Amino acid sequence: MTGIYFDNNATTRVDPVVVEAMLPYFTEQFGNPSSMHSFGNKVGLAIKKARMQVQELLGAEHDSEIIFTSCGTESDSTAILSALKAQPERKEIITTTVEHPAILTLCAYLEKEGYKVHYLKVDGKGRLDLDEYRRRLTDQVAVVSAMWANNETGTFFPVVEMAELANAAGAMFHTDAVQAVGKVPLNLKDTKIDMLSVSGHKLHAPKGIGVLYLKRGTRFRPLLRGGHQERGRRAGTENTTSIVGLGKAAEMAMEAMAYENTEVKRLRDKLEAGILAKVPRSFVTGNPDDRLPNTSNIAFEFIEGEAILLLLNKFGIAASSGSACTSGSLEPSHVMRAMGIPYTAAHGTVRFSLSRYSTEAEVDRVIAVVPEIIAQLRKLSPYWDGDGPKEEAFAPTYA
Ligand SMILES: Cc1ncc(COP(=O)(O)O)c(C=O)c1O
Repeated sequence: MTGIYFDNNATTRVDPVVVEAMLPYFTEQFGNPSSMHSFGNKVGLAIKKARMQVQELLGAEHDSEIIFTSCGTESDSTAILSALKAQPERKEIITTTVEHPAILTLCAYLEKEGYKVHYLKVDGKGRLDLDEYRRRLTDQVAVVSAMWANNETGTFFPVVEMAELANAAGAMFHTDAVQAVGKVPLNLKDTKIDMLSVSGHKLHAPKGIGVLYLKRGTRFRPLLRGGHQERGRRAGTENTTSIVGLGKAAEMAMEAMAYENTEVKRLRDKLEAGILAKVPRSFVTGNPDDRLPNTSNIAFEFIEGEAILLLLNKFGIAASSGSACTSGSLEPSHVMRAMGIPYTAAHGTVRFSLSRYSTEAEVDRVIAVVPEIIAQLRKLSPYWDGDGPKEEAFAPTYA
């Protein structure tokens, strides 16, 4: 595929080195790691190595804290359902209004099952109110689940501090770190985080492989029961090739961490500054001072995000829109609504998410193309007149 791929928060390309590491496990190393013979043993050793590579990336204390799953969504579900089953006397959950559907859809289901779910609000920059959190953190709360970094804006939540508060209240703490893992250094052994979700395809490993980190000593109830794989915590024959791939990807992410936080961040900042300087009535959503180094979510007022994406696509540029009608309702994303972004801006948000493959030339090209596209679309916008918005364009913010 040619073109400019700035949609790395949706998924990443599998690194060729990762593919290379995986290949033998499709062919000559095909054994079942549960088998006693050498075919099985060799694969068992490869899984052990991958577990240690992931342990290193997460800064976990022990490799037994790493449970391989099928994806980030499975890790999220396993964590929350396990915490509820392990503490049946506690019937409340705390989460946030801006989580991924992997958490929010599960919580909506759990509400129907009789659990009380507290959804913490965010401010205009996507930040949580920790006082509200403290108020809701009673001895009824079984589990708190808050994402490490938001997938749309990249904004961080103070999960290390939140985990300490949860721990003091006797609640378990889970974080969906699907977007953060591989982009920011983690040191889980020094935190009170009990459970953490990882998704391989966000860090240049294949799709369909994930990890649930489970701190030693955390009470656990498996989602899948059956064989003894993953020490009985996740039954089912291991996805050996993808586990090997994720291990390699974790090792490479460790090596690229500094680059991600300097060079990728520099390119992201250049992209953002270049666009904002050339496009009137555009702004960054989320918290620009505390977010992932690769993510820029820009609102272009008075036009439609989908239209921008279509035109970008014509230029061979892939990005994504915060206004995607995921629920089929044509509503802007729940994250934009939660931040109270005015309707006329929330509809025109575009997320650019870079990776270590992104280049200066790509950034320059996008900076050149975006202002042209926006100007073209604003000519068609009923809310735009010449150089600026019409009076009637100013809609109220969300309640
Ligand atoms: C924050 C977050 N959580 C969970 C997921 C789901 O991960 P997976 O696709 O591996 O199920 C995603 C993927 O977009 C995500 O961005």
